[in-house]
Amino acid sequence: MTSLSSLLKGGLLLPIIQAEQPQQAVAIAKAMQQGGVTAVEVVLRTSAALDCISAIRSEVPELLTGAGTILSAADARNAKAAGSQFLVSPASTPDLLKAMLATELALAPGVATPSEMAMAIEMGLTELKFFPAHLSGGVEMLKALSGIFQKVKFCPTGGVQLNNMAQFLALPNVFVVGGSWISPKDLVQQQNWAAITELALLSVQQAEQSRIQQHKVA
Ligand SMILES: O=C(O)C(=O)C[C@H](O)[C@H](O)COP(=O)(O)O
Repeated sequence: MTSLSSLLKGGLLLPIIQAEQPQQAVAIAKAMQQGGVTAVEVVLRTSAALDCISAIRSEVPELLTGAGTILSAADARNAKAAGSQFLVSPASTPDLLKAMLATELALAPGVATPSEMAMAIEMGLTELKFFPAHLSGGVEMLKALSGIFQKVKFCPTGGVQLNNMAQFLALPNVFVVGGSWISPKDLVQQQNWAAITELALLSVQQAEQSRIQQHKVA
């Protein structure tokens, strides 16, 4: 199984796309890509989500495209059939993890507690989503976990934004950050793709800067 971090090839951002129809998803994806984003997570929270994944794969093929909000075995299978290159879930149960592993796609299952982390590690998973990151203890919790789960790398999502993403990315046990801040609902409704590109540019710059700071400290 390929890991999500190897697919990301150093990309530090995993913005969410939530779209009502495929052409809207493609417009958001293109706007993000123009701002330097290299990977996106299309959340399965609208009836068009699977079609949105297929449309992005065919119209913006250079963008790494995965599915989020995977909550069942059927979600995992359907997301793979639609062309998802990786899967992300907000939660982890043994059955959900087995179903996600059966797709043989790269995975970042969602965990928030040490017990959920231990369960995921038992199933061979060491790249995990920390969700909801801010409400589950944020940067301080990730620091506390680093000594215990030394092989785990996290993708914090939930409450990650432009003003705190650098703090998350400065942690050695964080490989990427995710969230909705690059495509806020109002900008999508206004079809303000230029503003989404601008937010992407700012976010990519900040992300790269935070990694430079981390290397200086290390
Ligand atoms: O459902 C999933 O698989 C997810 O990836 C959850 C999202 O990452 C968060 O819902 C983003 O939260 P906000 O950035 O605070 O809007």
